[in-house]
Amino acid sequence: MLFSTCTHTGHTFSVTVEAMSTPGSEVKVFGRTRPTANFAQDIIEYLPDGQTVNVHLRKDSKKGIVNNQLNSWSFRLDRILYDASQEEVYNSVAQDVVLGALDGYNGTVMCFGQTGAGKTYTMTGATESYKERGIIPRALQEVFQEVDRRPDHIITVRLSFLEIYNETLLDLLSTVREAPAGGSGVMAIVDEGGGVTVRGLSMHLVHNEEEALNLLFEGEMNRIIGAHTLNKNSSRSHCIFTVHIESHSRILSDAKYVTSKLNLVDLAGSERLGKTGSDGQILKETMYINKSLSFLEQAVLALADRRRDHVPFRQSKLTHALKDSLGGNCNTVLVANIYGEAAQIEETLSTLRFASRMKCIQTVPAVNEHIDPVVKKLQKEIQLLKQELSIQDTLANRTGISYNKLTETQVAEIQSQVRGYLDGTMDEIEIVSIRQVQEVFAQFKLALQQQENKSKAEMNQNSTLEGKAQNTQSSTNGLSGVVGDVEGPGFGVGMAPPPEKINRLQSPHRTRTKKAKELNRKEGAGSPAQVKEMEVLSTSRMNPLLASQKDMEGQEPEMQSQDSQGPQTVDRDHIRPDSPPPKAAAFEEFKAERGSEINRILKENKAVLAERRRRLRELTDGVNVAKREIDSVSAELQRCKEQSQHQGRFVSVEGESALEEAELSSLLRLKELKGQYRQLYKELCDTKAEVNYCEHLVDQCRIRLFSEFESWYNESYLIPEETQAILKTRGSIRPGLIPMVKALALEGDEQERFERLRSELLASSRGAISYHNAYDRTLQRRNYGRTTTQTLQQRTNSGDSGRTKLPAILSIT
Ligand SMILES: Nc1ncnc2c1ncn2[C@@H]1O[C@H](COP(=O)(O)OP(=O)(O)OP(=O)(O)O)[C@@H](O)[C@H]1O
Repeated sequence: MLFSTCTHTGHTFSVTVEAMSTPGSEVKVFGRTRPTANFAQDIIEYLPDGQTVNVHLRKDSKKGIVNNQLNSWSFRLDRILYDASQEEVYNSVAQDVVLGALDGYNGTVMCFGQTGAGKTYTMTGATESYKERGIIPRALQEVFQEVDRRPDHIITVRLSFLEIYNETLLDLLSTVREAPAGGSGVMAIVDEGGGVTVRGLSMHLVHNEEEALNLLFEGEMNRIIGAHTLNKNSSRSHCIFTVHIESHSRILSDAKYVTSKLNLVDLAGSERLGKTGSDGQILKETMYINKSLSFLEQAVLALADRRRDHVPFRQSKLTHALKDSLGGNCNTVLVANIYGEAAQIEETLSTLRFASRMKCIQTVPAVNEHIDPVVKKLQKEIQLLKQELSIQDTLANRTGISYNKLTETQVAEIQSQVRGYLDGTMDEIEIVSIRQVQEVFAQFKLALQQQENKSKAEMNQNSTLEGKAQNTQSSTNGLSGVVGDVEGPGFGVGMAPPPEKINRLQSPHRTRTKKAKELNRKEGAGSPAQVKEMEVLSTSRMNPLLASQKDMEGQEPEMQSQDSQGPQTVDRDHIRPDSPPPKAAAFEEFKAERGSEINRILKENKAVLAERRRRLRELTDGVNVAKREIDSVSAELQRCKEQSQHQGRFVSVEGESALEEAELSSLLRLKELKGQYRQLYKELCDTKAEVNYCEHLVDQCRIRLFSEFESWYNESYLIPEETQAILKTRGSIRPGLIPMVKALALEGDEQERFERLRSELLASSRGAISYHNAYDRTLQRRNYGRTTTQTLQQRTNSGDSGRTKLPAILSIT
């Protein structure tokens, strides 16, 4: 842990800081300089430690200097950001505060400094440039990225944007059309629940970064600015952009949740009256600004002095609004913006003094944890009901029943009961509670799944062995097997190849591969379907929708029956009908022409499947017959045993009991039958695996047939020929598979084409697209003038002549 000091030693004012977020930490302070060609190098000195700034002034160099006794000052901040990029500034200044807010810590980032020193640039950034975006847009991006990274939490984000102008509270989001929460009536700052809230300020729920940026830009454009000698777009007000976060756990069902407020504050610029020659409205504004900033200094002095118990927060709207953001349980960071020219040295000194005082403020960051009253009430009710149940159990003489979550031992006990029930060692499982019943079902399900997995593994093993045998056989004698000849080398025309072969050929874009052709040659003319079928699989584009229509056998005849006129052949090369033909008719045409090959393979595979199913039925019957015979021989054997027990057994000379002849022959028959049974059963399992595999192949063929048909139908009748011509000349598609999205994209007008182009340019950053979309949308809204009336009305009411700031529009080149 670091120590902190806050000392005035003659010409030196130094502060050492402690890390943020630890109990009793200090406010962090950063200095940032606005780039200028006239930087006062002989007056302002940045030391290599990156933290110390020295200011040297010759005693007589300027009359009426702030303090004639001093000519040298040293300020130690947390870090001096000299020539730093916006990204660097965000990472050093705000990132930790933003992440802390997502964990339930309040956070404040505040920019302070003279007019034109770069406060708005630091806080909001140059709105027209994504790279130069400031702390607020970056914080919003970070918040939503974190929301995505924390799927186990329900995180709600709300925004508000307050402006304090000439001691008047204004809602910068009052122009937003969507009904806001809380935004009505006269605005007032109220102390509530240990913090402050602004009554009447609208709060806006946002779901993503783009929505949040929309509101930021909307509010920014509503800000009051005035032309100033030091800054032609000078903010004449204090602005507080607040991100309100609420986070509930999806996993823990407890009543606790956390909330936080992230205040991003852009203060109005301080200025020495008379120096800049401000007059009229600007002069009045300057007086208000300076007054409120001096109240802020007083509050900061009081906060930094641990002997003082009273802090004058209520002296101004600004200090009152920032009451719980300056100290307390908040992670607070200050950016002191410095305009490093010689002419501005007095303001620079006063900014650095303010920064040093801020560093002396102690904060005690703490998580804002709350208890959800509804969940708490429900928990209480559950407790009561549990007590009620236990009384009922006692009355009914039921003991040892627990209604709590099952322990590991209880689950293990239920598991062994289910196993016992399944293998017959246990007749019944007694029901004691709903939880127990649920666990029993869960264990049954588990047992079933395990059994299924085991059977599948066995089947796969069998079919792999079968496939290997088939490979060896066909490569030695060059013959394909006969359908249904299970003793033979393979399964004939169109039958499934073993799994490893499919894997080898399953490349999504390959059509007719060299290997497939070789295989075709090897297997001879008797099995062309096998190669074709592999091609189908290798080029098939699995469509989950089509795949879900698993059994198409019912649909194919349906399509046919719709087609009362029978197949229509359209010469699409020359004539294209005005309206597309019915799909059923087109489907018949497709099967006869373009899709004839796939259709043929489908038919062949269906035939093989039917044959395998027939064999499966035969084997099932055979197994059942064998089983019945085993049962009857076993019964006969039992009878023999009982009879010999009744009559007494023959005993051999060695004294061993001997079998009757009938009993012996039954025993031998039983052994033979069991052997037959085992063999048939094994064949049954193998055939079942084959049937499954054939079904899979038939499905694949069907999917392919239908997806090819859809593409063909779109090309032949739906997508304009000019569109197809353009797509084909681009060479990015192959005939038969024009993606609809691409075809439709061609119909866009110039604007759409521009949008696409820009999206592509910005594609490297999703955030950049959101940023520019939000910015453009806000500009469009304003160009239509839909939102200005209310703002103007507000300005008129408050006697303000300020104008609305419209940043430069992003140029399109
Ligand atoms: N670090 C910087 N890099 C580039 N430009 C900057 C930087 N800081 C400030 N500027 C530019 O200086 C000008 C004044 O900055 P800005 O409006 O942010 O000042 P400000 O402190 O908010 O002033 P005011 O108090 O009058 O609103 C702007 O044109 C801004 O783009």
